[in-house]
Amino acid sequence: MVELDPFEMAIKQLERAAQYIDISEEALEFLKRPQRILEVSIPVEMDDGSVKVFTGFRVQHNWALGPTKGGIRWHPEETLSTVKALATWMTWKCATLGLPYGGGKGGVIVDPKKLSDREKERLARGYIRAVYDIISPYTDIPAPDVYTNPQIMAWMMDEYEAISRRKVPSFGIITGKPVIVGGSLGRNTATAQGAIFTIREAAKALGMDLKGKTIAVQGYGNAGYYAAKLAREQLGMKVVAVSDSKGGIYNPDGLDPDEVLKWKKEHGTVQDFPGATNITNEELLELEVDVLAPAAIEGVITKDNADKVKAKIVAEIANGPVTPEADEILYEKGILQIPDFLCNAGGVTVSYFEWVQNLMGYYWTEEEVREKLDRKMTEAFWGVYNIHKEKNIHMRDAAYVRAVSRVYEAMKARGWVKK
Ligand SMILES: NC(=O)C1=CN([C@@H]2O[C@H](COP(=O)(O)OP(=O)(O)OC[C@H]3O[C@@H](n4cnc5c(N)ncnc54)[C@H](O)[C@@H]3O)[C@@H](O)[C@H]2O)C=CC1
Ligand SMILES: O=C(O)CCC(=O)C(=O)O
Repeated sequence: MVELDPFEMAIKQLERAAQYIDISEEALEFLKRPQRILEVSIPVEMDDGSVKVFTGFRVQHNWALGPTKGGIRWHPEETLSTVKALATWMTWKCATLGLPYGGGKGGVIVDPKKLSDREKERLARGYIRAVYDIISPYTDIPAPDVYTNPQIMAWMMDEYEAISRRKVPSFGIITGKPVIVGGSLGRNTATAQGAIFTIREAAKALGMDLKGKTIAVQGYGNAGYYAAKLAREQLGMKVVAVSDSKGGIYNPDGLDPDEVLKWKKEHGTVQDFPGATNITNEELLELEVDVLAPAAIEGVITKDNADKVKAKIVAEIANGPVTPEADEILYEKGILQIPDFLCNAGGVTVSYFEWVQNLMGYYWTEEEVREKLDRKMTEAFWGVYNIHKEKNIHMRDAAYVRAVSRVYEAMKARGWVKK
């Protein structure tokens, strides 16, 4: 449970980090507010002939560095506050990685598990019709996030094209598309792959050999499953626990992520996986492991359980998994946190590569994408880590110093703020 409203949490993080940045009061005030917020009502014809009206949002937090960029979530508990927080974090994420983008995010209040494929398609198309006026390949470029996927991106792109009567480069209107309609190779695994690069670098910083070391991953969707798989395949780690919204599983001898995925597909959950013990999501966070990777939702490590975290590295693959109070507890315990907008930035980085390839009309191999991602993530990790060491501050504050300074410079260059 989140102790704070997510947007209040984002503002609190910004205010805490601001003490380490030479920034004017007026610029800070500007950064505390999204530049644009849109709330829409989306009527969708259901398969039984009735019409349901869904509420959707698109928030553009700050576009000083370029067009806004960020995913679209479909979640039954989506709120405007969550979307505002996620859009704000996208601004810092793009700035941390040096991408030519500002931050945006979208959301729809819906339980997609209760929709048929036809209903999902109508909702995806309805969302694009509703937000059409504020998105384009040059102003705001959406992508997938929780409970949305490449198929949904393809429907959205198709609707955008149908309205705009344009093809290339309108493929660049949305990223995370299936490869056959302009998606980038490597986007599917990008968030996890980026996180794996940062875990590899964090271990170097700590002088730790990851081979045979243990990892627990919370969440078994796009980010969590690939993180478990790549931790095992690329880092030689032992995946001892994973979970989904129904609960988790633990096996001290290690789990095979692909077998677990097969099981989840057949049974709807990772729970009851043969040879493993069922555990709760709360228990997973408190396991004796070397690396803990929350890869599900925000606000799972709080002041109530932070003291029980035993990992040496907390790799924040989810957005906002650790509250500000918990940050301080983990820092005092000497745990190295890889902050969310650094750790999970692989997704938007390959989305950027996808957009670049779309605008060029020329496509890279998976190996090229991976190498470019490695370079970006490694450079960003050490950029943040060095600030953390030089200023002797929390990794999250260090990431904020790097990101906010860049956005502030761009705002000054544009004349948005005078000092
Ligand atoms: N997919 C992407 O490119 C990116 C995703 N992220 C973040 O990573 C996190 C996961 O996103 P995806 O894997 O894309 O979503 P997804 O929709 O593919 O998977 C979400 C997973 O979380 C699990 N889950 C949901 N509620 C849970 C709960 N209360 N406790 C434990 N598990 C729960 C679900 O069962 C599912 O396994 C989110 O915070 C998202 O914002 C961040 C950057 C990029
Ligand atoms: O791929 C993108 O453009 C954005 C992904 C996203 O929403 C995120 O990084 O949280």
